[in-house]
Amino acid sequence: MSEWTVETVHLTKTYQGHPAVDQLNLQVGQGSIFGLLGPNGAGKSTLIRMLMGSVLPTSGEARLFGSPVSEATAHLRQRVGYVPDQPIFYPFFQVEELLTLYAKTYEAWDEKRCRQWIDQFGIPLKKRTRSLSKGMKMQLALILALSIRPRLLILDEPTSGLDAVMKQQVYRLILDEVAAEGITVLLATHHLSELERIADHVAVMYKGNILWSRPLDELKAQSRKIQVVFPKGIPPEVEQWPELLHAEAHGSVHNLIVDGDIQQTMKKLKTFQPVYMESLPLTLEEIFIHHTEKEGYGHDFRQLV
Ligand SMILES: Nc1ncnc2c1ncn2[C@@H]1O[C@H](COP(=O)(O)OP(=O)(O)OP(=O)(O)O)[C@@H](O)[C@H]1O
Repeated sequence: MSEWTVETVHLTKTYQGHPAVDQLNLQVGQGSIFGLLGPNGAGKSTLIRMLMGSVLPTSGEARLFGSPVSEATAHLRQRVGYVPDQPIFYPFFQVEELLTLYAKTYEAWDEKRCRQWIDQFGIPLKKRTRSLSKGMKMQLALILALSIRPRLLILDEPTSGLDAVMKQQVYRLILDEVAAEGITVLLATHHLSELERIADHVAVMYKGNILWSRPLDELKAQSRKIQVVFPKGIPPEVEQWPELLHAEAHGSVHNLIVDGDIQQTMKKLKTFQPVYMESLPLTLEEIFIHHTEKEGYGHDFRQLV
């Protein structure tokens, strides 16, 4: 049995000969808030649709809780909450009727908390779902997904169409549920700031594949800016170090953006007897820009920061 809540093995989906998801290997651990970041067209929604079983892979396999999605039982599916990028409900149903339908369909349905959230977000029970605003539809989709008491919550751009206050409420709700219930969250977005607020792991998706996938703490601990003043300018060999993502000079001060074992890098720098040296943290935005620039994808990722 796999230890991963979500796992894909060489997962591929091809449309008219073009791979939307290409030999993708991904692992999401239990209890993680896993952020999947990628520009438009990276393949995030296609990946999620394959996890939900609504799109069949061309090849490879997707697994939930260790079972192939293609063999997932109704029991297992009952515990996967899904908020698509554009929630669609039965348009002529009133919210109240939709809640009744869900309560009858989902065996772990939590009526009490559902009603609390409906009140908290001010969703009008008597309105038909088609006349709800975009933001309310998104909130309703999230409330439904949480009320089934999911073990896994899959969110595709969950805050699109929400104002800043609503976004904050949605994040709070997700974080509270993760803390209280230990659920796993897979969150696809093209907003870096969204991930910085709630994710503990970030994977960067591009052209159907994962460029890198790392715990946020590790990424922040290992990606640093070292400000250094060398006695005679930057030694040429330093510029060739593999851990160096970027270097720029402001007068005699060199800002070295590095990713790796910082202590080890500083030890190596000390051999050049720097006049001054200090290691400083980077924001996730800076880390992200330098990684994608170094790897040659910077242009396609500028929209994300
Ligand atoms: N049903 C489909 N038929 C043909 N091509 C498709 C289909 N669905 C997705 N694609 C293509 O697959 C690629 C990945 O699309 P996908 O929607 O999965 O990306 P995404 O990362 O979710 O993008 P966005 O953030 O814009 O929603 C795109 O080139 C898209 O045009």
